[in-house]
Amino acid sequence: MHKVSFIGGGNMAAAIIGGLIASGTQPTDIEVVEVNADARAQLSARFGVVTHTDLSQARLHPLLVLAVKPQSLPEVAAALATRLAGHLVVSIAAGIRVADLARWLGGHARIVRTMPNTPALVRAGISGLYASPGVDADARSQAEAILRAVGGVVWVDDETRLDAVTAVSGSGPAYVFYFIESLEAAGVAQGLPAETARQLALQTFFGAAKLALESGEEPAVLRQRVTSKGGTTERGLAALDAAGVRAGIGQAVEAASRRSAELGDELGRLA
Ligand SMILES: NC(=O)C1=CN([C@@H]2O[C@H](COP(=O)(O)OP(=O)(O)OC[C@H]3O[C@@H](n4cnc5c(N)ncnc54)[C@H](O)[C@@H]3O)[C@@H](O)[C@H]2O)C=CC1
Ligand SMILES: O=C(O)[C@@H]1CCC=N1
Repeated sequence: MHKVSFIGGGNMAAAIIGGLIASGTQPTDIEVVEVNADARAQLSARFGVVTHTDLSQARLHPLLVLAVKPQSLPEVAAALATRLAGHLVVSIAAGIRVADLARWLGGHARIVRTMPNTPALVRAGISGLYASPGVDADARSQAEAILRAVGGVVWVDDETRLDAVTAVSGSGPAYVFYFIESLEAAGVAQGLPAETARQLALQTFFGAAKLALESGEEPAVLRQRVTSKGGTTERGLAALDAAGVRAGIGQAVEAASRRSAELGDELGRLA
């Protein structure tokens, strides 16, 4: 793995850095530019990586990961613009389009846009990646190696698909936690101790996802196997349908996808 510089050392950067180190990258081959002193201290203590307060101190390794919030990206990119040569820039910022980032970076073309998710923290993430047609195979495989260190990867060949990836798997862990919280609360409402309800809800999510992954069966088939005619699941699922949960999930993904596109529009208008 090449030496890597991260600009922004928050949640997602820490997750990816953890994965890179676990898969063999030397901590001293990773530098992080992070404005927040607590975040810098945590990164050094946890991973032993090199940290800097601002960009002017950074060496800028050939592989650069932009991991600041989308709203901070125009400013960060402008500060980077004069310092880039053959660098490969990997952006994880939601919504920000390659063409806009390229412009902010002063016409830099070696960019791969990606959308990871927080299970990266436990190396069980999934990331969507997009590169413009002009980005060569070597750059694509370097970007892919970064994200593979924290989970699976899928490539999309149309950048607009990253809005859907963002809505399904980028934001997706939040929907899953919402469902887990709701299942736990419902168990408590039925008289279970909170700890027991949490254990049941969490292991059920983990077990069902593992079963679906390992069996390779259609989720709908696995669902039917749980659902005995005239039994309890049938009643539970009917209540979910009556409450419009499936439609609600569709609306959540649609709203998140729209917001991803909007972020691109809003910030893309900046010079
Ligand atoms: N949290 C998530 O689930 C996911 C987030 N993303 C994207 O990842 C990016 C980072 O998100 P998080 O890690 O959640 O945010 P975060 O807020 O935890 O991390 C951003 C970090 O950047 C630092 N920062 C701000 N301005 C800076 C500057 N000029 N130079 C250096 N550091 C600076 C902040 O102090 C902060 O520690 C965002 O663009 C977000 O859209 C992508 C996938 C999933
Ligand atoms: O909420 C957000 O905007 C970011 C992108 C995907 C997950 N978190």
